[in-house]
Amino acid sequence: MEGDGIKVAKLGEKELKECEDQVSHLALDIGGSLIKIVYFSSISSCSSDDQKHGVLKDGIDTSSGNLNYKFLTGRLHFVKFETSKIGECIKFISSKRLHHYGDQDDEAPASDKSIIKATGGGAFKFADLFKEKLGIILDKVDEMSCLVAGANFLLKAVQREAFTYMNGQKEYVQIDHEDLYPYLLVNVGSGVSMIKVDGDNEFERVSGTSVGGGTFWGLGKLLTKCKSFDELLELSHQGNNRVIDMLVGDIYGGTDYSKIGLTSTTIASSFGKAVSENKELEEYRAEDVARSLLRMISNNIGQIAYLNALRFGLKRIFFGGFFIRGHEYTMDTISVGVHFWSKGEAKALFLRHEGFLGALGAFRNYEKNGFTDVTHEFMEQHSSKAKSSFCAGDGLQSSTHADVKDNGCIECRVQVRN
Ligand SMILES: Nc1ncnc2c1ncn2[C@@H]1O[C@H](COP(=O)(O)OP(=O)(O)OP(=O)(O)O)[C@@H](O)[C@H]1O
Ligand SMILES: CC(C)(CO)[C@@H](O)C(=O)NCCC(=O)O
Repeated sequence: MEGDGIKVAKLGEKELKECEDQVSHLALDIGGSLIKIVYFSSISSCSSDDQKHGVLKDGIDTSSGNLNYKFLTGRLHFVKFETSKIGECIKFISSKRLHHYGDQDDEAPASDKSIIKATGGGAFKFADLFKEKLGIILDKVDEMSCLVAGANFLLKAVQREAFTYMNGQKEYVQIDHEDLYPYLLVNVGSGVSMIKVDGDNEFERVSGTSVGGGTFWGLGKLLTKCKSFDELLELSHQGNNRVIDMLVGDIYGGTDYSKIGLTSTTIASSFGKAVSENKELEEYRAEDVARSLLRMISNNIGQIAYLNALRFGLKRIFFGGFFIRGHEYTMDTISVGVHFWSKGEAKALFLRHEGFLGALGAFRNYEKNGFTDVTHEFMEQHSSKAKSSFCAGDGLQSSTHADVKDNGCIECRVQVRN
């Protein structure tokens, strides 16, 4: 899963693997379906050329020039677990000793060492469990503000983060930092939140729908024999929605209803054919059911998103959340919907780290504690020098659509206070 970009400190993959250790700044987003983890690990005891040239010393870049700060070179890791398997998540944190990062910072007050930033409903629901199993206190950060902080961070800091996807064409979009706001952020998790973003910490949740990722996976599980979300997604790839969806042409005898702008192939009624055909569920191919379901939900989200963009005169709609999964057909359906309804006026954009907005936002919240400026400087590293690269995960399972957004990491350099 090597990505595009240049390594920040010119370390080889092997060196990075050997050197990687000290974990700092763990943040969690515990959602209705998935737990997302983001953590930073710096590199120590390296023998790279950079160190020989005095740039890296115990993973600390001494070239900063500012004595109040030091640079740490390392990796920002992204890991996810199913919320129903929270035990696995706790085991992972425990085995990697992610929750002990404060122990390495001798100057951190004892009270800071066991406090972890966490967002999502699970930060409330599972607070006692984390305290009991790991001895950590979850410092709850508002979910919507984390989504916004995460999206703003990615859009400003990471090169080639946002892209459009239509008719099989993926195109990266260069984001002008001066011209980012306002935009609509549509986070498609278990449910869907739509947020009008006007600035760094300026936003309003303007809408939402309960028909989201949980609906696709929940109904899909009931209607097909799929055992995993990725299996359902893969199945949908091979299906044909016209077998179950009632098209305009089915109603109009094969012709368009051009007077109101509907072609004969437009879906008139999702799953509508199942009414008149009198077939049992088993008589439909699971692939076709999965395809209709994905199309129905993606279309609906695209349409509600567009209506909200219209409501506030927003031209750009960024879609995040783990439902999207970088899945071509999902993105294509949403994009075509937004393009169709807005008559080309509004654009659907997608994010490479779509599923980690909330966790990144919680991670950024450490800045507010005053003991680190990690993310701020990380941002500048990427925006000014265009340096980022991606690496494989932590040996955890990844799916057929795996990318950096699953279990992976970004190599980066961050600045922290001395
Ligand atoms: N491996 C997976 N297991 C379960 N769902 C997955 C998986 N991969 C992708 N998904 C999709 O991602 C959705 C969850 O997305 P996300 O993690 O962004 O939301 P969440 O934070 O769990 O939910 P919410 O924000 O509503 O509490 C699921 O409903 C499903 O559609
Ligand atoms: C409840 C949350 C915010 C939890 O993440 C999310 O699942 C959601 O936005 N659901 C949609 C709820 C609604 O607006 O109808």
